[in-house]
Amino acid sequence: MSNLETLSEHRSFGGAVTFHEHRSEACDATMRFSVYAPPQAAEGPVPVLYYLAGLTSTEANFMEKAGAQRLASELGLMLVAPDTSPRGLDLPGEHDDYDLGSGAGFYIDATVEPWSRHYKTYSYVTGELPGIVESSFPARADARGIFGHSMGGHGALTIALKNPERYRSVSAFAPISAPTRAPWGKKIFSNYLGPDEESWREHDASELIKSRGAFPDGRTILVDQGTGDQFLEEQLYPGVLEEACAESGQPLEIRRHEGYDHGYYFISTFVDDHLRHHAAALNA
Ligand SMILES: N[C@@H](CCC(=O)N[C@@H](CSC=O)C(=O)NCC(=O)O)C(=O)O
Repeated sequence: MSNLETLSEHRSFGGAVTFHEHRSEACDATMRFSVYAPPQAAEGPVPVLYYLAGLTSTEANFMEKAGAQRLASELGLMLVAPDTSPRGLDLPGEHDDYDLGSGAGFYIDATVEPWSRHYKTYSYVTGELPGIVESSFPARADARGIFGHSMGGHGALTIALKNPERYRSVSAFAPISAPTRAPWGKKIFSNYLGPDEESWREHDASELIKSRGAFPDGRTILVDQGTGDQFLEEQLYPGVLEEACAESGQPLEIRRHEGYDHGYYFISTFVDDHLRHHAAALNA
């Protein structure tokens, strides 16, 4: 990819973490992402696990805080973490709130001005980014998994549900499981998609599971949730996801962990289980 710039490179567990920037066609703006290439990638293409981060994050949070590289190196998994919104813009109100605009792309394609020209992060994550990764790194196109945290958990679930053939495995940490009911989701959807709440349902994992049914291949969704999560009651709705899965026959392994909060101390505690969950599907 001619406009892909490598900003930095760091040896890690026999492989390397690299940070990249490029002009995104989908977003008509600068986008950044990070990659962990395990040592096995030196020998040939490896499975790729995409991680979608939460509100206020960048392409760096997961690579710096989750501690996933040690096991990814053993399992031969490439990790790719995109930024959470386009950068280098100055749209009206874009930098005013932590939960709208920069750092809050929400992994959807905005349809309403001023967001609709640049906030196309669904198209970016599902189309442009895998295209770049698979043409610029030793990444298998037939072995993609996706996981994420909070806003990124919502992104991973909805993207996998809409593209079961493109992503063979899915999991989430403390996902926003029913964003049409959550203040974060309502704020984003009303700004990016407009007031027609019917159009929001396509971007709600629990609604998608009810309307589309279970994954055709019988795969299990893995979800970890801390009971000490400060956003649990108001924003996350894991019980709604559980009900939707039960109603649709969708296998769900939801694990509630006493006292864990919403942050990366929680994620780093359980990240190995997620990597193993994905490796089992991607290497099958
Ligand atoms: N403004 C608050 C909330 C920000 C916050 O907690 N962000 C989470 C994701 S929340 C849902 O998507 C996060 O992952 N932050 C980055 C991190 O490294 O922890 C605040 O700033 O406290």
